Amino acid sequence: MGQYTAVNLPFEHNNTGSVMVPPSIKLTDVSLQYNDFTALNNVSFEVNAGQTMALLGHNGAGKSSLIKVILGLISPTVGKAEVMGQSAYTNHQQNCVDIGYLPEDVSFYDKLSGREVLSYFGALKGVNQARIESLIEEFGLGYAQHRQLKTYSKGMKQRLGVAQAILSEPKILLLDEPTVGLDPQASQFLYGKINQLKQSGCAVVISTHELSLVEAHLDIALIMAKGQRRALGSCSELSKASALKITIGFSELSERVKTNAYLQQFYDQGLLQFSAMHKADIIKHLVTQCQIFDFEIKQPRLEDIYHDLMGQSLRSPAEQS
Ligand SMILES: Nc1ncnc2c1ncn2[C@@H]1O[C@H](COP(=O)(O)OP(=O)(O)OP(=O)(O)O)[C@@H](O)[C@H]1O
Repeated sequence: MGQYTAVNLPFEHNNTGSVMVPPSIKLTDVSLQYNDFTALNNVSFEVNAGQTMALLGHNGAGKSSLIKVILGLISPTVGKAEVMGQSAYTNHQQNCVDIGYLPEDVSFYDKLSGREVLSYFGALKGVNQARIESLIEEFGLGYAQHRQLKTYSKGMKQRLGVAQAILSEPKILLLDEPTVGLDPQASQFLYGKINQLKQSGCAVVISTHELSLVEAHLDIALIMAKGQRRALGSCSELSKASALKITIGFSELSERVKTNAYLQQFYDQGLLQFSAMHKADIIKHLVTQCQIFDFEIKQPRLEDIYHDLMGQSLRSPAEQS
């Protein structure tokens, strides 16, 4: 990887004269063959600046392959992969757009110290020493910075890998299973860092199986199954697409709920249960007609939505084919 070069990226002007910024990541009808095996089948999506997309799917669904296509490490067999409006493959060759990347199973040369690893990547990306030092401290690696990596625990190596990925404050950040091996505090810290990068316009893709961790931080989720796009959207859009119900519970159930002509149809065992399309009307009835203000709304969790949209709970990839 060489130093990143300044180039004119293909930003267009619309007819009002304002600049149209292309999506940070855009895949159009991408298919990928490994010999005769189809790893990706007609996948399209966009991630804009300042957005986080969670990449979800079963083992072997094609998530890591998708990340490699965005990085330009592999060219799609069919379709187009673009970063900031230009071919991902060309970007990989010319290093025009700085992309931070944490691979699955990150590993570095284990005779180097943590500090040497960050200094090496820092030199490639033109990052100053102060940034390296502050990341070493923030990621809790100060005490071990001069030790060889062979003495690091799995979680310490993972922290170093994440620090390496965000070192240059990239405009695109691709994280493959970033929270594997991280303790809960380190995971929260990582998501805090990702949110800071988002504020500065970074587009983030996180491939993960830890749905409860990513749920609060994603803007959109792409659910993959057997190399295909199964669903794409925000949590509330995915919830609407699923058959799952929203529920409303009460600290003290009032007769006014049970006897309300409209609410009765949704009432079951002390709860109101309904699909997303009824939510606004139900809340309106509770507040304006029943004068009830003390209730708790429970949206389906991402994990439940995922299982519902996948149409099964836990089956192995072999069983799914
Ligand atoms: N270089 C390769 N040659 C042949 N097949 C490959 C290659 N890389 C990946 N595959 C296959 O492509 C499919 C998708 O693999 P990929 O690593 O993208 O899945 P994934 O969704 O990241 O899985 P996991 O959650 O287990 O990491 C798998 O069936 C895998 O065996």
